[in-house]
Amino acid sequence: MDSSSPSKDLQGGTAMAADQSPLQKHVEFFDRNHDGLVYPWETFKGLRAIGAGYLLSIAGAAFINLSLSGKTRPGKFPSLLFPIEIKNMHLGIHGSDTGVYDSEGRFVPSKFEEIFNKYAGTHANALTSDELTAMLKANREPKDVKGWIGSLAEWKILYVLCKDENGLLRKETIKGVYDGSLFEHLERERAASS
Ligand code: HEM
Ligand SMILES: [Ca+2]
Repeated sequence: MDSSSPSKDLQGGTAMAADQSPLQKHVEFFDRNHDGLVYPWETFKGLRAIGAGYLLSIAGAAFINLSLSGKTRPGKFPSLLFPIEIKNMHLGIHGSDTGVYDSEGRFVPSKFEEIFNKYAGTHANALTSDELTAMLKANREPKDVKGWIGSLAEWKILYVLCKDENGLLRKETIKGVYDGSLFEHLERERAASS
């Protein structure tokens, strides 16, 4: 078999699309076996690898896969294994977010800068916990409870795992969320320190 051709698996995922969107890179880390699908146990392993505790990793995996599996498998019969299809990752985008990922999962630099122009009052290149909370409140769209919960979970977990020694979420850390480099960086750091 030609090893350069993308492998298909039975669930219909396709590994290693040539041109991945930044959003796809954000989740690629969690696809531990690179088959284009993120199963709950992969989300769990990925969360553990970047320093989340056991319970947070279980809860996170359950929450992420339950909420994104159906959305990223349009028209398919629900799977009890709750895979997330990376090729359809943009379908998982919710409301009440920053808008830094556009509807196709591309990175929007002006929206990224807007986070800091609007909310980084104490330090130009970082958010305090209070500033982050203010941003989340301001981003809330009316009645979009699912979006509120999604954004809250994403940002609070990010804060807990990645704040610096002064309780600041740095701009470069947040950049790494959007381009997907942060998670690999965290995993390497942890591996090196243990
Ligand atoms: C510790 C793990 C993770 C953290 C801290 C995290 C954090 C974030 C953050 C901060 C955003 C930006 C939201 C915004 O711009 O307002 C985001 C977006 C997103 N993440 Fe994650 N994420 C994690 C894991 C995952 C996993 C495992 C998946 C799916 C397999 C995923 C799917 C998404 C999607 C679909 C978006 C776009 C949401 C939107 O803009 O509406 N994330 N994530
Ligand atoms: Ca996988």
